[in-house]
Amino acid sequence: MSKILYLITGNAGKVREMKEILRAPLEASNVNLEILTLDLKEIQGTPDEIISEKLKIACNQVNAPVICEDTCLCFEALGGLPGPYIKWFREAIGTRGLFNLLVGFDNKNARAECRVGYCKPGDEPQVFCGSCEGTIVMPRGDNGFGWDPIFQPIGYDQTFAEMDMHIKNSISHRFRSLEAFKNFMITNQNWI
Ligand SMILES: O=c1nc[nH]c2c1ncn2[C@H]1C[C@H](O)[C@@H](COP(=O)(O)OP(=O)(O)OP(=O)(O)O)O1
Ligand SMILES: [Mg+2]
Repeated sequence: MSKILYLITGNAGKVREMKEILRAPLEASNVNLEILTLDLKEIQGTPDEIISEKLKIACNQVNAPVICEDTCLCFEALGGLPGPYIKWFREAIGTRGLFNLLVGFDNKNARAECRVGYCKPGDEPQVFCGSCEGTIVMPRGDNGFGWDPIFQPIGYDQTFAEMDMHIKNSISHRFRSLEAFKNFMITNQNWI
């Protein structure tokens, strides 16, 4: 009998990418991914504290195996900000405004970080991290979501929003954190 893993997020772009990246490993484990569209409360704190709290709320609310995630975008010139607060910055000033934050700096280096939390009631919560280094550029491209138009990963001449989604999904912060989650599935036969 197949089991259910609940993905809790309010972001349709994440759902699309996570479905694609997790399709094969979940099929192999005979697990169905169900989406629960909820905007989980996000505390003010370090990225690790934020994902731990999100995961705790998600697990208590659903009382079944859940995953959720939190994504940061860190500008080197700004000492790592906006970091986990990127969502609020983008809502306030837009994607182009994020690019404009760095006009006074030569250093356009940025790091996208993704933390995926997995929790099965009664077991230790797990957090898997992945990151992707890049450069902040003038917005280009219509694919993807969020700040994809201004993020050009190192070694590529396209932004995430210009790439085919399969390419983004083979190099992104989200792909890398989910690789760690897949590894956890493989090494723990009874993970769910
Ligand atoms: O790969 C990505 N490419 C571009 N933009 C992205 C990506 N991943 C997250 N984002 C955006 C969404 C949100 O503006 C912020 C992270 O905030 P974050 O709290 O993790 O996402 P969210 O609130 O939209 O969804 P959730 O309900 O899962 O918390 O960066
Ligand atoms: Mg959020």
